[in-house]
This record gives sequence, structure tokens and C-alpha cells, in this order.
Amino acid sequence: MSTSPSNGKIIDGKIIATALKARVAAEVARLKAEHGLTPGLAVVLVGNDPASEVYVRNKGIATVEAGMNSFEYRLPGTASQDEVLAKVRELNADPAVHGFLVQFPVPDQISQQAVIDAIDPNKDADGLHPLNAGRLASGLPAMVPATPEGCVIMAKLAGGDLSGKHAVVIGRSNLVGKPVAQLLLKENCTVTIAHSRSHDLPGLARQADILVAAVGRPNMVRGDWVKPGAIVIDVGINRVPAPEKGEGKTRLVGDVAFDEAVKVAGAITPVPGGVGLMTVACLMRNTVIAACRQNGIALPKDF
Ligand SMILES: NC(=O)C1=CN([C@@H]2O[C@H](COP(=O)(O)OP(=O)(O)OC[C@H]3O[C@@H](n4cnc5c(N)ncnc54)[C@H](OP(=O)(O)O)[C@@H]3O)[C@@H](O)[C@H]2O)C=CC1
Ligand SMILES: Nc1nc(=O)c2c([nH]1)NC[C@@H]1CN(c3ccc(C(=O)N[C@@H](CCC(=O)O)C(=O)O)cc3)C=[N+]21
Ligand SMILES: [Mg+2]
Repeated sequence: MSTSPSNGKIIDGKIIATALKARVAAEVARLKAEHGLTPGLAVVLVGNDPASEVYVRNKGIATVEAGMNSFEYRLPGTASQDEVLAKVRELNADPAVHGFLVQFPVPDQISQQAVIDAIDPNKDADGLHPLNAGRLASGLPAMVPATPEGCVIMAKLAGGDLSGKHAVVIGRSNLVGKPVAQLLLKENCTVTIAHSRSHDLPGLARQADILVAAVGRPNMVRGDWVKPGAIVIDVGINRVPAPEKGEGKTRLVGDVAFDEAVKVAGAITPVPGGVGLMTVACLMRNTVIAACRQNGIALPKDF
């Protein structure tokens, strides 16, 4: 990468994601020119989760910028499970769609697992299908969830070789916590996964050379939870009231109290401008990988 990915200790997701998206765009141009193939990414949003709204907007822009086809399906928050499953089956069968994802959380009347199980594993842009999750856990090639992949790319750019370092992941969701732990294990980290039942979360966090917060609680990780010099990766996307911007206004904050943690950490990702941007870039790459696999096209080894 020609530009420095970090501005001092702040890991700049914009720079890193822009570089990755440029590589994806170049590969898309090649696929179009040499194979007449335009990768297509679809998203399904049921209801209106605020973190999902941010994602869908940025993903739509990035898909078009990369030269790919972008499809967006919005179902009302009252949609039934059968309606969502019908949409999944339609996308499984749509040859223009090489990858897709259903935004989570879905409303209570719909089983998240039933939706995941219905997705064609080859089109599973999120890497959430049990086949992909199992392949990742077994060390086999898989569709890797975009957010965890983005976290590890940023941690490596900030910390170099992660081998032997203690990574503490707060959160154990199938979307973020568990797969990020798998990827850190693959990097030869010693991995601790903490969650809502963990005892002494601050004490666990203070052991971390690499601290990943994926909880969904604004500013939960305080400055004194951070070991001096640690790499802090903040996955949280939380919308909170921002009266300073005017009545009824909101802003995005992470799971880490940034102003406190930045004083202690060796490197830290901001929100916005951090992991979220890498999630979008990695999702673009996943879509290209899926399109190539489905069409028997080889990708450059380092893609
Ligand atoms: N930046 C990005 O690209 C992305 C951001 N996100 C954001 O990341 C956050 C996490 O997402 P996701 O993993 O899907 O969320 P989930 O709600 O699925 O999982 C949250 C996890 O945090 C744990 N947790 C909740 N409260 C506490 C607590 N007080 N102490 C310790 N652990 C706790 C839960 O524990 P338990 O299992 O015990 O309930 C659970 O494992 C959200 O803010 C989401 O919007 C998500 C995806 C991508
Ligand atoms: N099946 C599924 N997969 C997901 O990966 C998934 C999901 N459901 N549900 C919602 C969460 C949230 N999420 C975000 C991704 C990128 C940004 C993002 O682009 N953030 C930018 C933009 C911020 C802004 O525009 O203000 C940033 O942090 O800088 C945000 C949020 C993915 N998620
Ligand atoms: Mg979840």
C-alpha cells in the first residue's frame, strides 16, 4: 500500500478500505472485459434496524463504484418468515446475483437461523451458513464474514505479525465474535472470547494485546480496560442522541469510549471511519470471489 494506513495511532479505515475497493474494481473490470461477467450483490432488509440502514446505504454506493450490479430488497417489519424465505429462494436462483445477504437482526417473528440455512452456501456473502462457518472453523477455504476479515486486516496493518499475541474478543455472535476469534486463531493468536456472562470483563480486557469489541453497547469499553500499547478494534455501530448537533439529531459511536481509549492504546479504530468501511470493502471482495467460483474463473493468488 502506497499510503500509510494509520494516522499516528488511529487506524484509518478509509485509506485501507479505499485501497481494497480499488483492487476489487480492477478485478471487476477484468471480469467484464475478459469474461463478460458482471458480479452482482443483493441485500435484503426486513424492517429498519439503524445499523443496517447505514450498511445498506454504503454498500449500495460501493457496489456501483466498483462496477458491480447492486440489488436491494426491502420487506416491511411485519413480513412473515415465509415471505423472507421466498425472497432467499428467489435470490438463490437468480443468475445475476452472485452474492447476497439478509440484514440482521430480523424481526422477532422470523427465525434468523432458518433464513441462514436457506441461503445457497455458494452465494453466502456473509459467510454465515453452517457450511461456511464449519469450513472456517476447520481451516478449509470458505466464504469468510466481511466484518471479521476487516478486523484482522486492520489489526495486522497496525501490529504486523500477530503470532503469540493475546487477543480478547468481547462478543460471541456468529456474525462477528466467533468468526473473528477463528481468524485470530489462524493468525496464531491466543484467543479469549468474552460475553455477557463473563466474570470481570475489565480484567479480561486488560490482558489483551489485541482487543476486539463487538457487543452493541455504546462506549462500554473504558480507557482503564485497555492495556497500554494494545491494538483496539471497535466493531460496534450504535446510534445515540446528539443534542449538541441539534434537537432530535443522532450520531454513530462504537462500543469503545474512544476519547479515553485513544490515550492508552497503541492503535485504535475509530467509529465511524473504521471497521464499518472495511466490512463494505471485504463484502465487495467476497462477491467477486463468489462470482468467479460460480463461473469457474481463477482469481489472482493474492486477491
Ligand atoms: N462495523 C461493522 O461492520 C459491524 C458492526 N456491527 C455492530 O457490532 C455490534 C455487535 O454486533 P453482533 O455481534 O451482531 O451483535 P449481537 O447482539 O448478535 O451479539 C452481541 C454480543 O455481545 C455480548 N454482550 C452483550 N452485552 C454484553 C455485556 N454487557 N458484556 C459483555 N458482553 C455482552 C453478547 O453476549 P451473549 O452471547 O452472552 O448474549 C453477544 O455475544 C453491534 O453494534 C452491531 O451493530 C455488526 C456487524 C458489522
Ligand atoms: N447480515 C448482516 N451482516 C452484516 O455485516 C451486518 C448486518 N447483517 N446488520 C447490521 C450490521 C452493521 N453493519 C455495518 C457495516 C458497515 C457500516 C459502515 O459502513 N460504517 C461506516 C459508515 C458510517 C456512516 O456512514 O456514518 C463507518 O463506520 O465509517 C456500518 C454497519 C453490518 N452489519
Ligand atoms: Mg446479531
